[in-house]
Amino acid sequence: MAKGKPDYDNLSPTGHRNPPMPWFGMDIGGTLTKLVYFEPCDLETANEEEAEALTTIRKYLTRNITYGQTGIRDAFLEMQKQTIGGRSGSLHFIRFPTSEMNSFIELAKAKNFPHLAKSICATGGGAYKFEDDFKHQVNLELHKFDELDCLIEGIHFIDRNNDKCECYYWKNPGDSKLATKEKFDFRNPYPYLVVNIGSGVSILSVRGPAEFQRVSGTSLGGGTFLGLCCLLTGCETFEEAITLATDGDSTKVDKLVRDIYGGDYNSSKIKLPGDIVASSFGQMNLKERRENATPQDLARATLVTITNNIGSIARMVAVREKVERVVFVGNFLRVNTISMKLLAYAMDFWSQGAMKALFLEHEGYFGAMGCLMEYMKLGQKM
Ligand SMILES: Nc1ncnc2c1ncn2[C@@H]1O[C@H](COP(=O)(O)OP(=O)(O)O)[C@@H](O)[C@H]1O
Ligand SMILES: CC(C)(COP(=O)(O)O)[C@@H](O)C(=O)NCCC(=O)O
Repeated sequence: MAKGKPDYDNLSPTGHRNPPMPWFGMDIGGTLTKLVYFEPCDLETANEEEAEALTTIRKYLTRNITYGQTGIRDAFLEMQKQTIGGRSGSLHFIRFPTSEMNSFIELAKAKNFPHLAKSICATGGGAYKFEDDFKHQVNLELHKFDELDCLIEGIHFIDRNNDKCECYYWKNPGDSKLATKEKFDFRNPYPYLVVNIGSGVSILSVRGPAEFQRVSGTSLGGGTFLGLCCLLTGCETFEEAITLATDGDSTKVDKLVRDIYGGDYNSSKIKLPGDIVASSFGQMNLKERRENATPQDLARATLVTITNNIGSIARMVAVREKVERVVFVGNFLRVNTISMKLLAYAMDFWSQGAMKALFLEHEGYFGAMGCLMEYMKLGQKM
């Protein structure tokens, strides 16, 4: 710190002790690494060393991340005018594939990152997997936090602080012409279920601000969709897989109730509409049907299969936990309105309107946000 200058890093205007800048939270997931960075706007009040470090980070974010050397800054998700640790600034949301973690570590080394920060906070499986690499290659200490604690803390923070309304639901999700995204007031959320659809799926029952349990999960998640889609269609990216699915027709691949019954299954006891999937991929046993199925149809059927399975597990868990609101998060829902509408429709249909599927704008960033919040708390202990 420059001589004679006050230590703005460590004392917030509210008298709390803050941890050293830069303020990052990083969630190193099975597929994507998510980074939330708080950029203070009161640089003029910072001491020289801090101001220089923050300017370097600003350049790093705009040059290396926005232009895609390591990843992508989701600029449209940026949250401006935030106050964290008594300082005002903006939150930036950045992601890159976890498979590129070694390039990220190389870049951090090349940019002399340890000169800016001695330690960073990380959550997700990669916080454990890459801990030694950070320590030995970049001389950075990782403070590790549990990914589910961070997820819940991040959801609550962003929901309370996003003035553009974080939480929404789909009205008329079963009708492509009438379906609309509507705001949902999530100020009194408890109890609710969180279904985090990342590489795999974790389901949490949340009863209070820090009171939750992981009550279920499934390995058939976003990673399964992407993996199967790459195998079946030859696509290479999630975006490509979603584009294919958008143009596809899953009924050419799945066997519906009407393919088996010739119409609805309507007996004295059972009522199943004919357009419900009876058997996912059930038509693919026939050579002729396989030959007629396009990559688009296969991508759509994969998306529908994975989504319906998650929806069905979520609904059973919600019944068992006696909750009516189910919040779906995770990057599987990125640019994926097909799955959101399917989940919304299925939750409503199978619960006879008793359950509501909810969604959050910052879908995959809550773990990283919660991790940043945990980092702020570290300041009290330093
Ligand atoms: N650009 C992308 N690259 C890879 N997967 C993506 C991308 N965007 C969305 N996804 C989907 O998001 C999933 C990962 O979600 P995420 O919540 O980040 O989980 P994790 O923490 O396991 O990485 C992938 O399995 C894939 O289905
Ligand atoms: C192991 C995980 C918590 C890792 O989280 P992720 O990186 O997938 O977000 C998650 O993949 C998971 O809960 N998988 C499902 C395991 C199961 O209950 O079958």
